[in-house]
Amino acid sequence: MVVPSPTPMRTKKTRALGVVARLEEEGLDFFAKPAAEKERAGPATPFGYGCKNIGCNGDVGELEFLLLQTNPASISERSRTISSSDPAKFRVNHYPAVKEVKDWDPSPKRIGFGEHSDPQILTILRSNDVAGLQICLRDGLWVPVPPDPTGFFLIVGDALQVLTNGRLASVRHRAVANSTKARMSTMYFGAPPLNAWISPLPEMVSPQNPSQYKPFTWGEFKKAAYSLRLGDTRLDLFKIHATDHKIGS
Ligand SMILES: O=C(O)CCC(=O)C(=O)O
Ligand SMILES: [Fe+2]
Repeated sequence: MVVPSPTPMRTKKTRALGVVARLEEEGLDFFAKPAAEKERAGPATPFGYGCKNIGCNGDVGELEFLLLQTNPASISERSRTISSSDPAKFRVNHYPAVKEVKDWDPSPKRIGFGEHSDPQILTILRSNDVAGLQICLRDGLWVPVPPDPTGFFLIVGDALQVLTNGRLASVRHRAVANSTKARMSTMYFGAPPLNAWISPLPEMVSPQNPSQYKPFTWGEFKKAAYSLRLGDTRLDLFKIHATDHKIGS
């Protein structure tokens, strides 16, 4: 019997899911270790293991995480000093399960990762089959994003909002940690090198649609983001207001 060979697309998807399954297994193994052992891979400043503290301005959440650079040498050295000049980041978040069923609460009180937009260009997110991710619509309504362990979610970041001069808006999102099953999500954050300039692409600017943002380097934007709280709208610092256009013209 001749067995038809799988289409390249299918093979790629199967391979990708195999990699994802391994990642999930490794992640769960890591997070199941005793705290003291995990802390040897921390603190997450700039890369490594972190627990509850998100960033350096007092943001906390019901999660632990591994923040890594997408660079195998750096990942293998994560427990030692790691340079932060590489642009792209990779994060595995682990939201421990609530202990008892009576703890379960469908309201977003138990915040795993507080409301924010991602500063980078694009985030590729994947989670296990446990719900938790929510996005904020324009009218302020929070809607859950049903988990799909076989898919990847794309999140527009602040830098892409600037590059498209506001045509694509960075989405405010958060993760609630209400489930009796642990949730694990993996994010790849795509960003340019620190010295890259970010400003609206020429194609996105016209006399009718003037530039909404002052040019800045990714390094400057990161510095601004680190000086603010997670939920602050950091793009406001770089916004050009309608009156600025009138003064300039
Ligand atoms: O864990 C999640 O689903 C979202 C986490 C998140 O938004 C982030 O790490 O930037
Ligand atoms: Fe995020």
